[in-house]
Amino acid sequence: MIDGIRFKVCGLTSLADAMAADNCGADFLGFILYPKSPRCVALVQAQAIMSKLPDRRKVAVCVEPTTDELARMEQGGFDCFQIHFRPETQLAVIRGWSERVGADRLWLAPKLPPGGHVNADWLPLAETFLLDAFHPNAFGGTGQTGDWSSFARHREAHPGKTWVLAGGLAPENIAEALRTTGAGFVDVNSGVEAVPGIKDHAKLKRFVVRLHEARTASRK
Ligand SMILES: O=C(O)c1ccccc1NCC(=O)[C@H](O)[C@H](O)COP(=O)(O)O
Repeated sequence: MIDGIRFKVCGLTSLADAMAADNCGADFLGFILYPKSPRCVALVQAQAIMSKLPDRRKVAVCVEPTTDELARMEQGGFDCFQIHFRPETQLAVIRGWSERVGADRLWLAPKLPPGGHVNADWLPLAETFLLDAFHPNAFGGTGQTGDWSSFARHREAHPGKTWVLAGGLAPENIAEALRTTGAGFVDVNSGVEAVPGIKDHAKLKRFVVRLHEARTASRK
């Protein structure tokens, strides 16, 4: 946590990058298990990395998992489960994810189109919602910023939930993102990479410095 702002570093594929994120004070470390992601790690690979990490909270990131896939992840030692899905996904499927891992550990990441809204039926199923940039052909990791005004509206409308701002965040825009959205929890991925799946530790440190500077400036 940096001055009250929690942050997750996502797309970790090595122990060195996970340790760098931990050393920067990341509250959550994200491992992407989605095969189509350039940051995908196998479950056993993520487990090997996690076994060597201090006790930071680890997030399994996936896309519309089957019951068996989620069961394997749930037994894999993760603390939270970030699930990206299309809004048209049947409510019974989403309820099944929540029943499997628990609303307290489920992070729902709906693929909301611009101007889209979180479905009220989803709200009881998770305590955390991650709002990412929309892309017609991708579920995440696009490096594009999302609809910040929509994020702010959701956060203000449902203060009892945890809202994570994701999509295209980087050292260059994190101050503006915090000013614009009032986010208390952010997710960073490609904005601190050298190439997809490989974190640039200098960028990561710069991200944290800019986050701190933004909080200091907001208090003046
Ligand atoms: O990062 C990916 O490759 C990815 C692929 C499919 C689903 C989710 C994915 N990432 C999940 C995340 O939480 C990312 O941090 C988030 O999408 C923001 O990524 P970026 O725009 O690169 O900051």
